[in-house]
Amino acid sequence: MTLLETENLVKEFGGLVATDDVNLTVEEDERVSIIGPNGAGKSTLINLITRRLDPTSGDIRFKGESIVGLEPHQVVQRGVSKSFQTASIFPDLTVRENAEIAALASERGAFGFEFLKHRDSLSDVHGVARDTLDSVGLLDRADTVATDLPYGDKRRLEIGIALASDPDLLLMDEPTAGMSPEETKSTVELIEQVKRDHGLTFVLVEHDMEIVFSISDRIVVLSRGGIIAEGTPDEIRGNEAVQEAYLGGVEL
Ligand SMILES: Nc1ncnc2c1ncn2[C@@H]1O[C@H](COP(=O)(O)OP(=O)(O)OP(=O)(O)O)[C@@H](O)[C@H]1O
Repeated sequence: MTLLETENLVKEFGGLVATDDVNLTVEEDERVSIIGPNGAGKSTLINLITRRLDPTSGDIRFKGESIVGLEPHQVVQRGVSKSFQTASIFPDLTVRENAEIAALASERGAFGFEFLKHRDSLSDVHGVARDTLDSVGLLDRADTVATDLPYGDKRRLEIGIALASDPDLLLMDEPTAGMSPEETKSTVELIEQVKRDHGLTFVLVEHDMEIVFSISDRIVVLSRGGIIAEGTPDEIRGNEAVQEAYLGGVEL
């Protein structure tokens, strides 16, 4: 089943076409990486999907329904979650509190009076938070104040926060940016484990080609806002247009 589909998606910033007529499909259970040189439009595409940006034209469908009229939190409620890039952690709260807020927010959509009306479901929230922390290996850190976590664990907590809404599709924008080799390795393992345990479909934006080629079922290559190639890691590795787009950049 097609989970996500963009149709002739365009985003212009003034005269600059950051997303150029993109038709992207992501099937259920697929692991798709989006790669491309700096400024190719990767983050813009992710931000369009999460509704942080309005498209200039075109459509985005999730589970067959258009989401371009929705607010960002409504997209989360439909089952799309994004991890990384924007700091989603409340630094002064504990790891457990962060997970609980994520579970609550995904259930209620936003903070407000609803929060108080639904106390009955709070035990659920505690359960969801516990399961989430367990699945990202942070249960024994539950009482630690988030700001005191080592960098790699903060990233784990961010994945946990994204998972607390029990998404069908997880979008990850450069999950290993700024990590040490060990932290990168453990994050890649975590992503693999999360994929296995939660049966998640994910879309990954990543510059680290080793990760991209090891983790993806399919790779989509963007250049100047448009898709210039897509295929399995083996197909992409030998693709001439891709080599050209990266000329002087990353070795594939
Ligand atoms: N809010 C904005 N206003 C104006 N131009 C923007 C805005 N956001 C992105 N752009 C431009 O759109 C183009 C695509 O940017 P985008 O950040 O999506 O690329 P990217 O592939 O994610 O790059 P990187 O790999 O460097 O993160 C760039 O030319 C960028 O300068």
